[in-house]
Amino acid sequence: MAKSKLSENVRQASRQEQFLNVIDRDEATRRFQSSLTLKPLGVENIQLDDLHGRVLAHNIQAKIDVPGFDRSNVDGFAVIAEETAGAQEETPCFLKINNESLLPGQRPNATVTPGTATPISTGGMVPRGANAIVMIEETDLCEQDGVETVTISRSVAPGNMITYAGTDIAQGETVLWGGTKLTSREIGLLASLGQTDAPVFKSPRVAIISTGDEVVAPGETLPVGSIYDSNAAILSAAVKECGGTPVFVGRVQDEADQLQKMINTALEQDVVLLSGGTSKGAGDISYRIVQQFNDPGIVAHGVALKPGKPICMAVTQGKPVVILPGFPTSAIFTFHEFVAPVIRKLAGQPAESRKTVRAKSPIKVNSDRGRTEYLLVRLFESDGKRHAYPMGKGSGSVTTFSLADGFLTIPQHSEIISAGTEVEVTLLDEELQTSDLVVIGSHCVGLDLLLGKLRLQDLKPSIMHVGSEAGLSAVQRGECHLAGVHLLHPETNIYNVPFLTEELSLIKGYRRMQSFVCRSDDERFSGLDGKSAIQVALNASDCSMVNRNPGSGTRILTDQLLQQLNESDRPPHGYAMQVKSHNAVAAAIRQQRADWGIAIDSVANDYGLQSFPLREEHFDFIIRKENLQQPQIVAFQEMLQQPEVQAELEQIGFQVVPQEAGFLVNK
Ligand SMILES: Nc1nc2c(c(=O)[nH]1)N[C@H]1C(S)=C(S)[C@@H](COP(=O)(O)OP(=O)(O)OC[C@H]3O[C@@H](n4cnc5c(N)ncnc54)[C@H](O)[C@@H]3O)O[C@H]1N2
Ligand code: MOO
Repeated sequence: MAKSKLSENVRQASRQEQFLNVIDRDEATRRFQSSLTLKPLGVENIQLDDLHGRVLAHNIQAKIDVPGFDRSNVDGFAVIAEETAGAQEETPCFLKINNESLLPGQRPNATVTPGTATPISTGGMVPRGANAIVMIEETDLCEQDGVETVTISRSVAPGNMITYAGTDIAQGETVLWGGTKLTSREIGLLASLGQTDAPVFKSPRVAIISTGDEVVAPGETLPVGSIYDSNAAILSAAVKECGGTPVFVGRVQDEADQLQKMINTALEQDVVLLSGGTSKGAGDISYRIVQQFNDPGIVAHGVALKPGKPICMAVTQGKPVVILPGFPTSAIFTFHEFVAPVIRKLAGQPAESRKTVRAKSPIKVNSDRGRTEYLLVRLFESDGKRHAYPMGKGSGSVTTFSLADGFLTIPQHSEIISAGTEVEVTLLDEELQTSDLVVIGSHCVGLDLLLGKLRLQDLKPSIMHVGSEAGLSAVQRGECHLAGVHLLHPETNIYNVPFLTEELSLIKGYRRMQSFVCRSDDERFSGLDGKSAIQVALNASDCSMVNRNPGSGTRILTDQLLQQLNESDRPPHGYAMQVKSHNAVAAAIRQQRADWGIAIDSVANDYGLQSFPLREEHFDFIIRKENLQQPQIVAFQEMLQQPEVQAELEQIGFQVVPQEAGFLVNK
């Protein structure tokens, strides 16, 4: 970037205007909706094949009777019911067989007269004269005086086994009501009436634009510092879910002319959605372009809401133009809050009804004062109690929204939800999916492998990564079935077992090699073992570490090793850089933000880094004793004991000791 442009950007960024006009959520909705005409955009006839999910614009009246004729429900004989009176096995009645057999679709010729019967198939048209059908099972054939005759061994009442014309649907009857969202069932009904199409509300066409220099299309190479465009995909699918038709206009760099052109193209559609560039930072140009509209243009920019504060809502040419915040969770959350209700109304779709459930907050939650916070949570049920765990990754994360079950609302003026408080959780899906094996604790790809296999056995495990210590607390409080942990007990130097109590047992898992990790071309460490490498790193100038978060098993090991090896009374350079996973340690080293760290060797391998073994740690599963007999726990233990599963674990870099995997240990 040219020097003058760079300094202009820096100046602009540091002059960043703040959101002075932040308004509350309801006021923002009111301003936005009152600037729009919120009714369906029109009606179109759509063919049956494309009707699924569309909303019927008018009532549908049947133009024909269904069935259109009196129809036999069984294979048998069409008869005059009265003629069968008194018929029994010992004293059957005899009827001459008419000279036709009525298959479905065949128009009868012969009238059934007294003393006669006509063979008829299921779905066949009942002939004139007949008023009942005798099932074939209750008949036999014989010949009487050279005439084919049926013997009937049961008497039947008039109407027996006949569906009369118009009993299913009568001509003129309203069979479907306007406003109905069409599913397979209604589409079947329309077909039964002979309709090839139906009048439905037009689907609003929603233009989608992703902005940002760093945003790359899925499938393309990802330069360092860039991210894949997830907003376009999630918004496009969400638009369909509320009855709109997504029209992806494009991805545009932070370049005003290009964006201006794209917005002009987008305005050919009914709704325009942009994501990114809504803050008032240096590269945030979306709002600057939208700011030019004045019919009325921007109606709200800044809402006292988390996630979603910088959302910008505008109206031009009577069309909604919304800049959603770039952060993935903010983008989709604000879409559901503000945009989805508008698209639904334009599509004639019923408003979304959201269910709520009650749960306990297992931990203390802090919230910003001054913004209504929607805290996305995962719900876990264990022993009939339900707990709402905050997703904990913020609105920049994709998984915060995509893997959450619901959200709880923390009002604008509340700051804290204490641990144990009962909260109301609004569900994101219509129904809450409950799981039968709740695992909370440290993340491990080995554990992912095991849970994936249990899923294939029709179990429904769910997992939350909170670290080993928090996992241990969760299992102690009875919030989960299993806690995956790798906790080194500093005094005994033993993994996991010393943390057991009277109520807790441990299912032995597998082992992982905690290693000193550095870049493969870092010659300062060539040929060393793990501990010597740490010593070299501590004494080298310009050598920075990446540390792990307190509460993680790796942090305990790191501190123990530093206590042994660090002769200086200062923490090593980079000690304060504390990341939350093995992967983040590896990424920091690979991208040269740090030179060394401690992580498991399988992750180091995946990142093309070199690793020197330090200590084999035990990754085990803590469980409350009262849950030991539950079938899903037994299945988990059995799985760990299977030689094929153990081989797979070894293949992805773990060490399995067959005599211990899956076995129980008590304190
Ligand atoms: N100094 C301040 N900085 C920020 C504030 C603030 O009040 N003061 N607000 C923060 C909040 S809250 C949000 S939300 C974000 C919104 O920022 P923008 O809407 O301007 O979005 P960008 O800066 O363009 O991007 C933010 C983030 O999202 C990623 N992104 C963008 N587009 C996509 C996409 N299509 N798919 C996936 N991810 C995307 C982008 O790379 C950035 O990481 O601002 C905070 N900052
Ligand atoms: O709106 Mo931002 O979403 O608070 O993260």
